[in-house]
Amino acid sequence: MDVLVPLAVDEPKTRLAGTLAAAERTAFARAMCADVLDAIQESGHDPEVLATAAVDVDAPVRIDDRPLTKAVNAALDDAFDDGAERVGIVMADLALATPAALDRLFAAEGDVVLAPGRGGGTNAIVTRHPGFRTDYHGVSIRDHREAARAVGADVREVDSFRLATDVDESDDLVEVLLHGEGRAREWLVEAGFEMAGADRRATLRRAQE
Ligand SMILES: Nc1nc2c(ncn2[C@@H]2O[C@H](COP(=O)(O)OP(=O)(O)OP(=O)(O)O)[C@@H](O)[C@H]2O)c(=O)[nH]1
Ligand SMILES: C[C@H](OP(=O)(O)O)C(=O)O
Repeated sequence: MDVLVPLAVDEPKTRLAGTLAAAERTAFARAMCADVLDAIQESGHDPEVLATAAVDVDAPVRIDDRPLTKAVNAALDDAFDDGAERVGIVMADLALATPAALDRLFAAEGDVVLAPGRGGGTNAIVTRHPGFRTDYHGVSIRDHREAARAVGADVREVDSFRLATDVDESDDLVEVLLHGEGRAREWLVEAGFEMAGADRRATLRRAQE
């Protein structure tokens, strides 16, 4: 199955601006994307990065500088026009994604399979329904459930900590330090991040230069 991996190339991860400088956010976003691409490939599927601009990644790249929903829906139109039976969409900021977690998503039955993100987002989708289109941002999981039902699709959801954890805010970096297994975790460690205050809820600190 072809799996679209949307990637904002310029100015990614702006909600991490209090913790990471602009160049660091770009490097960290690329490390997360590389982990996601590896996990998709290891699960036996074919990632295609849906990027806002040219970017050097280990997968084919489709460039579309329109906003996220428009770009994803245009790629879905093309895929189903070309005869695809199903298409995946997996966000590039799922730093905890593993082949096993993705296998559960890819193996699930249903016309539209949704992997909710914490806080109301939609972190991954598999659609076998040629009429289903995405509507990202805001409480998109609710919008995607409704959009799927509106086209008569049988909707399923995957309950997965690893797929629900997209990395948006600095608290999410703690999850990457604790549970990450790839380049994103390595990048954070090399940048000096470590666990702090582990006697209560885990928090983060950065070693002084
Ligand atoms: N192709 C494409 N991908 C996008 C776009 N905006 C975000 N993405 C990707 O979609 C996924 C979810 O993105 P968000 O967390 O909403 O946005 P972000 O740019 O990563 O981070 P913020 O700037 O903090 O909102 C990530 O994989 C982004 O790289 C866009 O306009 N086009
Ligand atoms: C793209 C968006 O991601 P978030 O802004 O919730 O991380 C969503 O899942 O609808």
